[in-house]
Amino acid sequence: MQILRSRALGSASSWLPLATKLFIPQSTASAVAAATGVSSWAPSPELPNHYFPLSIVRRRPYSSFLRSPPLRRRFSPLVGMGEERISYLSQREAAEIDGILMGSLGFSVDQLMELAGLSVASSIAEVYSSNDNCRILVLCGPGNNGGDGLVAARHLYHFGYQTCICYPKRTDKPLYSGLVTQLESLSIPFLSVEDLPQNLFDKFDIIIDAIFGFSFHGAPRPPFDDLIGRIASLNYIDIETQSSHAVISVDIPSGWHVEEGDISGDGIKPDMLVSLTAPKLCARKFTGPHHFLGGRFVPPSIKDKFGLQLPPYPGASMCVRIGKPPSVVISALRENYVSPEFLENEVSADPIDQFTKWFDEAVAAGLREPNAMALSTSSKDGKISSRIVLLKGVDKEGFVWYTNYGSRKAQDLSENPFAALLFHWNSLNRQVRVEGSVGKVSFEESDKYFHSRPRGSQLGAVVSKQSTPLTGRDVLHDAYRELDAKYADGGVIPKPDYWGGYRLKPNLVEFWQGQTSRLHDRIQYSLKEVEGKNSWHIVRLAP
Ligand SMILES: NC(=O)C1=CN([C@@H]2O[C@H](COP(=O)(O)OP(=O)(O)OC[C@H]3O[C@@H](n4cnc5c(N)ncnc54)[C@H](OP(=O)(O)O)[C@@H]3O)[C@@H](O)[C@H]2O)[C@@H](O)CC1
Ligand SMILES: Cc1cc2nc3c(=O)[nH]c(=O)nc-3n(C[C@H](O)[C@H](O)[C@H](O)COP(=O)(O)O)c2cc1C
Ligand SMILES: Cc1ncc(COP(=O)(O)O)c(C=O)c1O
Ligand SMILES: [K+]
Repeated sequence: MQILRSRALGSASSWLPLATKLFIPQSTASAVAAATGVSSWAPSPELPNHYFPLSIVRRRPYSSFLRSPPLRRRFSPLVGMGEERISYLSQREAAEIDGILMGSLGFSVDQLMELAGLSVASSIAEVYSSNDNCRILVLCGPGNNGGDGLVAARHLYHFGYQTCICYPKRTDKPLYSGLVTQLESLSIPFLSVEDLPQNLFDKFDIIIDAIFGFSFHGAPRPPFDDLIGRIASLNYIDIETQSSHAVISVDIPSGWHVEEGDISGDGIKPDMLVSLTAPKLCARKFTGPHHFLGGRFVPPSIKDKFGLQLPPYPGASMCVRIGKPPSVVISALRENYVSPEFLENEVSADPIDQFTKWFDEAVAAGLREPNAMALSTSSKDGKISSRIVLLKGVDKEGFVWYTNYGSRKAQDLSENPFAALLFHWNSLNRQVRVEGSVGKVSFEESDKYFHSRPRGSQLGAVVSKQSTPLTGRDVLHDAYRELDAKYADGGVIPKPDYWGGYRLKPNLVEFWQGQTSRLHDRIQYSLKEVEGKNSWHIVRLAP
């Protein structure tokens, strides 16, 4: 198999915009809670105009969500903690904006509710996996906040969550009866308050609080007082079972004063708040780990009129994280690998065939740079070093990569021509280890590959005396510009003799497939000489 440019690898071009996420398993939830507690990133009431720093969420390709355990929390890493600030709205401003949107700006309530509900569902999907039958209860109140909950429930159903609804005080306006009909047509169960367990987490993993929004006033009346009390009394993390649950509030944590927040101190403490249009003043008191903004419909005229500073939504996203994502306890970061069994009777007799099969699967899964591999070399006095290089070809002769023949790795290989390669295909729970002897590829092969590279990379390879000290970036850039000018006529850039390929001929290859309880599959091929003939010997190793 000849691997040409990694960008030519089919699915690498099918990236969806942005996205990198740190996956954190169930068992980390308690650690996360401990780490986040009352966090240092809670918004400061002293800030003028109730501003709050914001961050931008990156997204990643869908292919990387191939595998997710139940209620795995997906934390979006901070990409740019800018100095930007975000505005908070008073109850009066929220109602006024509502009025303008649905008055002079020509929106219908149906439209805004659809976008709001979609934002809520999208925010949830950003953090909580739908895999393994995540059960969601949506508690819907009598107003538009409840309507947002009904819309979110429909989207969550389509996203693959198991959704139930409790909607005790219905209105018979066509908008609401339509939403109910849509949900009933999906066979989403509607439960009465009496049907619900006293401990809501007995039957549900996620509770969505869509009871009251910005028009809430006074003290909650029945039956919502009881429902809010049940949410507030929930023990979010069951230390014994290490299972995690979450409460997500839509726009306002129900029962909280819209501006003052949780006045009594014993109200709902949601894990996630999805503010709509713009956060309301009470959101300054939100200390949970996930604050998102949704409602991507605010036009510039409203932003100008109210002096709103809102974070940019990334790409085509319906939501954006506000504030810092939670920190994690490194020792608690842990995955449970769930994979099909990898058995002796299904492996190829030759490790290169097996490697090619796994490599093709890594490409098909859309992994980014599946040809990136760690190369470990050793100097003559046994000092080992590792670095990533790109695999550029593999066949029965071995594994090929290209580099600088004056680099540290090249020095090592001249002293000790043995090396190890390591591939880690994380989202497939796979690792491949390769060991063997290394030699340079022929001049012709290196030359051909060198001239297949983009012109800039050819120039870069010429000007970089890899692994030697530089006094600054400008040295490289000056040399690059000079060379660029020299070959401005588009003439062939000769491959320098200090640049070329290496080929590792394997004598040991091991395929590792992650399994539950750390009982992984390890199939090792080693080259054995039997009666003067080399052949591959296959054994299973203990994990
Ligand atoms: N651009 C926007 O702004 C958008 C806003 N959207 C959404 O709309 C939400 C605001 O909706 P909303 O105005 O319908 O108010 P909300 O709070 O859901 O409910 C009011 C109901 O609750 C009742 N009620 C009040 N207090 C009570 C109490 N103590 N105990 C019991 N009941 C009480 C009240 O009854 P009343 O007191 O009037 O008799 C009424 O029936 C907003 O937060 C956001 O989620 C998005 O859909 C689209 C874009
Ligand atoms: C994803 C990735 C791919 C890389 N590919 C190569 C490569 O194919 N060849 C190479 O010489 N360096 C490559 N590098 C840079 C090496 O990791 C390393 O910095 C460089 O080769 C110098 O290593 P040395 O000083 O140990 O010789 C790559 C780095 C990364 C992160
Ligand atoms: C220093 C260096 N050399 C070579 C390569 C391989 O690049 P190409 O795919 O253009 O051959 C890389 C890739 O990152 C690199 O960083
Ligand atoms: K709410």
